[in-house]
Amino acid sequence: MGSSGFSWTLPDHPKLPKGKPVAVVVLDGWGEANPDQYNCIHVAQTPVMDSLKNGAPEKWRLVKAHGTAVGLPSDDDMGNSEVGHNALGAGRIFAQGAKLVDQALASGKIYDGDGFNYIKESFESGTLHLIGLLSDGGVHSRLDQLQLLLKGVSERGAKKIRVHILTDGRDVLDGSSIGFVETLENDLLELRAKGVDAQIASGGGRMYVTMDRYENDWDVVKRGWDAQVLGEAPYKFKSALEAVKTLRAQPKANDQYLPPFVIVDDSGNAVGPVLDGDAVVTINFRADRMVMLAKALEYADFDNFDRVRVPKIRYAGMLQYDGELKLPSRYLVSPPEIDRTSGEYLVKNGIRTFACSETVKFGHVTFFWNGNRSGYFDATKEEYVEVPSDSGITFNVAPNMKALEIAEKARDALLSGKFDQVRVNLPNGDMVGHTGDIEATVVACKAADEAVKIILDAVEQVGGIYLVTADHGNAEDMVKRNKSGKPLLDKNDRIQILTSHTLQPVPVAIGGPGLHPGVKFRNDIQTPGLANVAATVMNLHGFEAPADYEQTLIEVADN
Ligand SMILES: O=C(O)[C@@H](CO)OP(=O)(O)O
Ligand SMILES: [Mn+2]
Ligand SMILES: [Mn+2]
Repeated sequence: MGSSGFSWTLPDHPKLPKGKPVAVVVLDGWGEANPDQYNCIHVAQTPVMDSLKNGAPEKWRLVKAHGTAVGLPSDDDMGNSEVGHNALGAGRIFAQGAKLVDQALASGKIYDGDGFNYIKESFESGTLHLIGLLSDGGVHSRLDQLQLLLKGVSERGAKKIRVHILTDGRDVLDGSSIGFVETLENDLLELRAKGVDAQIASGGGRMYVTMDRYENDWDVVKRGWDAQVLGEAPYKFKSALEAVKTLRAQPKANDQYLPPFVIVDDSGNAVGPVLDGDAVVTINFRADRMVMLAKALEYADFDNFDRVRVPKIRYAGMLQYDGELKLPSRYLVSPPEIDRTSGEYLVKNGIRTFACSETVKFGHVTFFWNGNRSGYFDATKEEYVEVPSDSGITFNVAPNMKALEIAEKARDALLSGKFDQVRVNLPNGDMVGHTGDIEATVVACKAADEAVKIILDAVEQVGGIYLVTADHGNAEDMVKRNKSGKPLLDKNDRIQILTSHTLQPVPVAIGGPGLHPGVKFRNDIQTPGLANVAATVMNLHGFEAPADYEQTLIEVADN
């Protein structure tokens, strides 16, 4: 124990034993909703998840996975992987990036910090470039924050501003990019009327340009670099509105995958390449899909693609994206300080931990789980295994993804006897749900269910315990609805496909031969959320959770 009285040692649970292997399974994008034809989980054959739900009522329950329960600004905010896994791993609710940026903009503190003072030095003679996701989805960024920032920087001396947009269609309806570009163009027009030289300079769809994650496909980031920094792209337009309208008119166009474009002047020159002396701000608050670009912008040693030209810039992130790597070193808003996560406690209390997913979700059960921190706490007690994801495809063409391979790794880890906790993320419901392809999402849900079976069978074999949950909803509702829940139709009488996450609660199921027979869910916690899971898992390992953790979901009846 240190002089402050703090100790990493967790007290023994008074009733629950140690030494039972615990499998923690996170189904990504697996919420609970009314059963209808747009609920892919309901439509799919999911006998294992069904049996958990219908088996023992005291061992299956729902928890909140959106809004204030996971640190988002309001209960109108859908859940997402970052805040969901942060809450699952940290056991407490931290005000998340979206909220911290709101507060910093509202108070004006965003303009007082080191990050802003640093980029401000470029305002006199250089250009300020803002790069990020253009939508009001609130998962990675928000349009209203960009609007406030544009106003704030121009009032504080930015004379030349270039915005590099990434169209969404994943956290918002496909096709909404046109409206967002119109809104931004109007704002920039107003700034120009005030004498600020402000324009959109480049763009592209988020999944094809810039916003890759966990190093799945550096080509995505390179396409963005070429357009944003070098001013080179296969498509050139006079305005962003013309760009988005033209590219969307192509067959099978999709906001998530629009090709990269640059805006050119009357002589055909790109209006906004990044040059020596410029400042760059990546406006996304969420980390995973900004880390790769941040590395390209910040690192002197970099060999993931040929940057061709590396301008000498002043770069700041909206937030710092990786606390361990201190990346980027400059940022406008301090990130949530997610400390003392359950992963760190458990490892320090001897729990040997195995974590696994495929590339596109690998950081969810490692980086996000551990409070936006990359790397091991103790390499002698942890093993993180990444199954390579397919790259260059949309996941509706391969909806099984790597669920089987992840489950087999988890099974082998359990059977090896080398681990006390085996933690996985099964991505299917979410990644395929985001494509908006209902048939493929049904296949995806079945694949995830089969993977759960493999893991639960292994738990059975080793006499272990399982906790199966999800990080937020997605596959359980694939249609946009009106307030009374009826599907909304577009002007051609077709249903409006919902590619985004939802506001739905998610299940938590516990069981396995190692579970003490008296364990059941408490019914005295009013509205539990994902943050209550960490204390629960600590209990399943035979420990009491720290006092400031959200309460455990379980109690142990004497019998
Ligand atoms: O793909 C992503 O980046 C988000 C949606 O924007 O999904 P998730 O939070 O499930 O990772
Ligand atoms: Mn997710
Ligand atoms: Mn998702």
